Amino acid sequence: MATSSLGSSPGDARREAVSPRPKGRENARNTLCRNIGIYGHCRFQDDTCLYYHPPDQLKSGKPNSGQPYTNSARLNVDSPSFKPLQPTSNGLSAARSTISPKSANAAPFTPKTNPATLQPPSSTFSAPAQQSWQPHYQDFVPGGYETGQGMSHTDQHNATNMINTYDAFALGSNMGISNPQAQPTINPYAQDQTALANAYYQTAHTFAQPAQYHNYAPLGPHRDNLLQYQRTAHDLFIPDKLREDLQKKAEASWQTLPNSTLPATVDHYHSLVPLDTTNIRSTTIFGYVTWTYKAMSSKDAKWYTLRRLEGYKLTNEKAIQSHRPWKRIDNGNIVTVHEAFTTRDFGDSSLIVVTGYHPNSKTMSETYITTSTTQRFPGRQAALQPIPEPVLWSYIVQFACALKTIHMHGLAVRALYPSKVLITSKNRIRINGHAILDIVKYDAAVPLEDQQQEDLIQFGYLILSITSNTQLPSNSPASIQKAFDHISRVYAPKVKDVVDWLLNPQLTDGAGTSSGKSIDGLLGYISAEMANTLDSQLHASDILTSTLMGELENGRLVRLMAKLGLINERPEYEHNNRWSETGERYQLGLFRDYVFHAVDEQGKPVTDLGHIVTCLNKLDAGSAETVQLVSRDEQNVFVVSYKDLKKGIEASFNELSRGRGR
Ligand SMILES: Nc1ncnc2c1ncn2[C@@H]1O[C@H](COP(=O)(O)OP(=O)(O)OP(=O)(O)O)[C@@H](O)[C@H]1O
Repeated sequence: MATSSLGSSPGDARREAVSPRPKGRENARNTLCRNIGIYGHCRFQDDTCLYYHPPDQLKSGKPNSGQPYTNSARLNVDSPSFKPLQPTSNGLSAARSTISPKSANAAPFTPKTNPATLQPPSSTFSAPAQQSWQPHYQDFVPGGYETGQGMSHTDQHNATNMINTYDAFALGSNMGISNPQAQPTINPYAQDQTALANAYYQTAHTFAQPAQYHNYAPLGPHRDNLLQYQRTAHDLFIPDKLREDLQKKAEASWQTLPNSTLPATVDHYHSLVPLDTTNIRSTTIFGYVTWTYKAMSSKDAKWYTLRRLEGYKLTNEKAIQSHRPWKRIDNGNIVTVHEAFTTRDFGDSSLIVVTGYHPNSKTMSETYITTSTTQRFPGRQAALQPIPEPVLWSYIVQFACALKTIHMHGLAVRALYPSKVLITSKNRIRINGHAILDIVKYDAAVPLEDQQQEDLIQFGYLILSITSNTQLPSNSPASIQKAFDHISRVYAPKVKDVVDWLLNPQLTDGAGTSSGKSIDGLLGYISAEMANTLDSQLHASDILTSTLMGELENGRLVRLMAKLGLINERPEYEHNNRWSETGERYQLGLFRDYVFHAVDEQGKPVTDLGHIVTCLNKLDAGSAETVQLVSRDEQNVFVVSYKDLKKGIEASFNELSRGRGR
């Protein structure tokens, strides 16, 4: 930048004191520096570089005679202005063509992961659009160690055992791997992060702050202050609660467990992460200690849930086949069963049942019976909210529909307990304990009809359990009576009638023949509630559809802005008749100014999102409406329709895509 034309000012005096200005022709831009042999932004006088270059940069190896450059870290009026480098004949910029020999010899980048195995990205990724965004869960990486990705299982195991300081993170005992030295652990992936924070926050400097959801908090003015036709920016985007929910699901899906002591692969599943958040291991339901893991399949790179029954030995080949009829079941209230196999990957003989993965879901038991408070402080019952009656009816209807599908296919759930029902999103349940007892109890041939009758009884107890916040059936008849009293007190009589009907033993005639109580009878009885549930589902679906519409618009507008950004101001095409500033591109540049750089009467920037969205919508629609575009020097005025601007964008973008701009 030529400085001679600047008038003297106190600032000039300061600059002189730092770096005395030489006399003669000065040149600070893209001149070949003979000292270092490249075009640089050095400071020149009569083509002599005045900068101080360290000896290792110099072509000759001798220090240059120029004055030491004492003020290089600061930007001042002498700083060379930025100018993109000119393309060279081979299409590479000058900067690229002068890669130092050191860089040229650098080893090529090779991802650490095994390309044959599809790996999930680490959970420490950061969202591109918002720099302050952080995942809710952050992998803990002990100092000096990288994440476990790419390490063999043995390496990961050794690494974990070597670091005594971090024993608390060796999750072996919590994950079904017998590790006698491991301390009782708190699962870092527990939904309740308070316990984890209390335990580790002081020492673990890498502990992740929760995601910055407050960045999206709705700001005023609220709707009450606005006229009916006015909108706030938040009206244009996805509701905060929904976005947060979806983000949490995405974070839960991408969560990984570095330094894991779990097997690196189980059959074709890898990246196992335990889903059990408690240390309580019960064998009541399946007769075996069970573990639940999230894992990715290397066949299709999708997440699945592996339920492992520890110590299961297959005695009858046909038993494992009994999961197959479940693969045909396709119902929105039943978790899909994918496959079942036995494995020795865990160091014992285990049965693995692979089902669909529903990130960030909770069991009914976790939601309505065992809260995080009761897990952390056994014996202390947390204040649990009663289930509102419409929600309870919605649950009953969903269970009934799921049972209808299952019974219709000649199957039975056999494990309909609150801990085996997932709540996967708002008021949405999915039965999760099916198929396992068919394998485990294959030899104990119980007639299907009895199994289905048992389903209805378990269904009745399940309603009693979730409404009274107690695990039922229990050995104490008093608690069942208490639960009935509670239901009669809080809900409409019809709820109690339904539970009565479900819990009543199967009716038999005098000859001992069954009278055929079936799920169809229940469906008929609750048809009015089914209609209500259907209606509220349709409303929920309408809301989601309109949210999707909003996002759809956003997607369109982003694509449009991307095209505009690609076309406007392409300095590398300047030699080509200043491509981006001629023809229709000139108008597009002015349109960009009109949309984004508008100023009001006082010359203040207009930051009206509505103006931007309206203009871009009209552009996207190719409206016949005209817009007046004024050049920056106010010498040219164009009256042009959005339709013509749209044509201009398409033509210019196509030209760019074909590489014609050059
Ligand atoms: N298919 C699934 N998708 C996502 N999460 C699941 C899935 N199945 C289970 N989970 C999660 O795994 C955790 C453990 O599930 P599990 O069925 O073992 O319940 P549990 O309460 O541990 O029961 P139990 O005491 O009988 O072992 C729960 O938090 C549950 O939300």
